[in-house]
Amino acid sequence: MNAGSPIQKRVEGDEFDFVIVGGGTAGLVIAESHWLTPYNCERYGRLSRDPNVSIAVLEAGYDAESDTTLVPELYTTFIGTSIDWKFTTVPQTNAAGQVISLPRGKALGGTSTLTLSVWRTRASQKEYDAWETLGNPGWNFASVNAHINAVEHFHVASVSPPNTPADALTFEALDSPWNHGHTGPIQVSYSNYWSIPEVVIPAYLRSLNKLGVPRNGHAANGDTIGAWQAPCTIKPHNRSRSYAANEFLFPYTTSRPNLQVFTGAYVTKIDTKIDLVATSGDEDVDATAVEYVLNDDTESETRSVSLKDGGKVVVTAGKTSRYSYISFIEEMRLDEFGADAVCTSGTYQTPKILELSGDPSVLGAFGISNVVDLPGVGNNLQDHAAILTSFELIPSLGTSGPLTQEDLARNATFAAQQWQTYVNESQGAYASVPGTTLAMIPLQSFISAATLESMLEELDAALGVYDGTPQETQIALQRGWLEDRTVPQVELVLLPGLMDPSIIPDPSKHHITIAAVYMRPFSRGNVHLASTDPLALPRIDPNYLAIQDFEVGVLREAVRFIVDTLATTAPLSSLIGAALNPTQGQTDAQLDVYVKEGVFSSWHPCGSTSMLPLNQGGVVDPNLKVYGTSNVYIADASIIPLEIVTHTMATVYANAHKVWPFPFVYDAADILTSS
Ligand SMILES: Cc1cc2nc3c(=O)[nH]c(=O)nc-3n(C[C@H](O)[C@H](O)[C@H](O)COP(=O)(O)OP(=O)(O)OC[C@H]3O[C@@H](n4cnc5c(N)ncnc54)[C@H](O)[C@@H]3O)c2cc1C
Repeated sequence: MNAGSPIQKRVEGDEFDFVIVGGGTAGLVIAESHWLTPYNCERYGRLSRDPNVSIAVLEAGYDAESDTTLVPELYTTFIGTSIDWKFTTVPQTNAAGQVISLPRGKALGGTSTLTLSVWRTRASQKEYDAWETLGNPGWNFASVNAHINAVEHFHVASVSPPNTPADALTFEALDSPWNHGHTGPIQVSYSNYWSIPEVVIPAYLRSLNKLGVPRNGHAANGDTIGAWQAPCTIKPHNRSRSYAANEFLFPYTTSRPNLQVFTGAYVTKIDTKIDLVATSGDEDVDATAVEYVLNDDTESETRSVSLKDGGKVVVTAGKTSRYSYISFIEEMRLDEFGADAVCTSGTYQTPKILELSGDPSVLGAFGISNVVDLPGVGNNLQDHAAILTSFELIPSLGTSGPLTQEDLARNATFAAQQWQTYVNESQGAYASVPGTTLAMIPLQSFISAATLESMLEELDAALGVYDGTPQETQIALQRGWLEDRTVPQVELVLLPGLMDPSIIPDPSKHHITIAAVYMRPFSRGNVHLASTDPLALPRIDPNYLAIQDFEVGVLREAVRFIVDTLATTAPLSSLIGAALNPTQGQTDAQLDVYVKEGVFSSWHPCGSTSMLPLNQGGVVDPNLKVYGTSNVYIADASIIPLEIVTHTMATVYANAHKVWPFPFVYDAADILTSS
């Protein structure tokens, strides 16, 4: 059942200057293009702010705020709900055949509606500068960071109620305000309900510190090594989620008639002017219309949103569906592919995720012609891969003391009290985000020199598979960073309670989970069309741990470090009752199995339509224009060419903010001198 209804609906034949496909994290920034910031100037966005420019946003999902079945507490991620596309991987050969869940947001605001709300903000300087090195002038730390600043309104914990100076001091909620933006629409503040027994966080940070992981009070300035408390996308005044829809769209829905938002609008194709058969490849392809299936409770029909002369199509539909909008031009017709069935269902269907690939071996299987030959489409997919370690805390930190986040699920009285506190005061466990204590570390922080040396030898042999491939340049670049202790490779995340379903917890005890996340994989996956049915899910193969010995080894050594070293180092050791899974002292072989059977996505996929030169498998140029087209752009997380060691939301907002408006195509020299 479609719980929302279209915000606006136009009659067939309406024309727009810009059609934004996907009203998600990036799409709504582009539609609104907040520009009242010190970092902005005429070159930057004013899309719907200009009444002479007409914009259509086509979003397959709906307005999640209109759905009363979705409980709005912050600590929920909405994974698995009606606003989750619920993708899965194909069985992962190198991860014990696991089929791994890949949630994504299907609503206005896209995945920003679904996230854990952690504003992990920037990656390290060298990581963004690498985008420029790889062939994207103007894309570097200075420019991306300026745009993160532009969308951000950071609230300093020590002076921003309901946080207190104690929060800042005790829990390290003290990132330097000088490195943040203070006038943007996305509200960024700290949790203030510390979801773990309170002594644990400072002890954890002190033990990490003893082991050579420094505290980092300037994690947003390009140096991300160390441990700190991440702020969150929380509005401090009412402790609610600050996300793309409620910051970039809802304030403007009535005041800007030129901004038309269609929900339940499931895009199936982009039409082109040219005859595909006649295309020689010498001439850019012009998009003329976007076709979509409108899904709502009352009707099923196909509408078309035309482009005025010179209009642009902006594809921001997530990591997989975007491809279709190019590959299947002229070929992917609803009448041919049974779309009527979907249109009559009255529900939000399984996402139509269509792949656009210039790779004839993919398209040929479906008898689909190629409009633009872009072999990079769907390839170069990268994602963060995580593994959990689980601990029981000592009895004196058990449920005879203060209750914690963990007790919400097992103590109905406590949960009811916290709910009242949230409803009446916007405070308590439901008004904060758990698990914001993070550390970013290089391999040298947890792998001995001798072990690392032999792992790197194995890696170098394995990386031969990239010789002569489009990825060769980026692989060499990221290989170099393994020797550089200023570039992190692994994230540690401290979480309340247990997330490992294989453990039956002692109800009188409290627990913690420490996740290790392998942040910059050498594996490259792919996402491709799985069927000629435009409503079928794509085939997603992140190819986790494909560079087996090294990648399994990194997670194995990270788990060993957490369980055998960190948890046994004072003062944290004095609070740990037992390592539950894995237990201490496991062999390499045991930990390798543990990693392969337990690895999962930490939800930051990128790269599948990379911003790279064509000969490196690029799909978009530095203006985010799709190669070989005159007016089709991609602006979401898929354009990130090399996985970043951070959570991706802030960078996605920034990239979308940076590139707009397209007619003011940036001048690289101008950007370089102004940033
Ligand atoms: C569970 C989860 C938790 C996360 N937590 C964090 C976090 O705490 N911090 C952080 O920094 N990052 C987090 N991330 C990552 C971050 O949210 C994403 O990187 C970012 O939101 C991606 O933005 P996007 O614009 O690329 O895609 P999206 O925001 O997903 O937008 C794509 C939009 O296109 C729509 N769409 C798709 N197909 C079609 C179609 N055919 N027609 C019309 N519309 C279509 C979708 O419904 C969606 O609204 C998390 C991700 C997940 C999955």
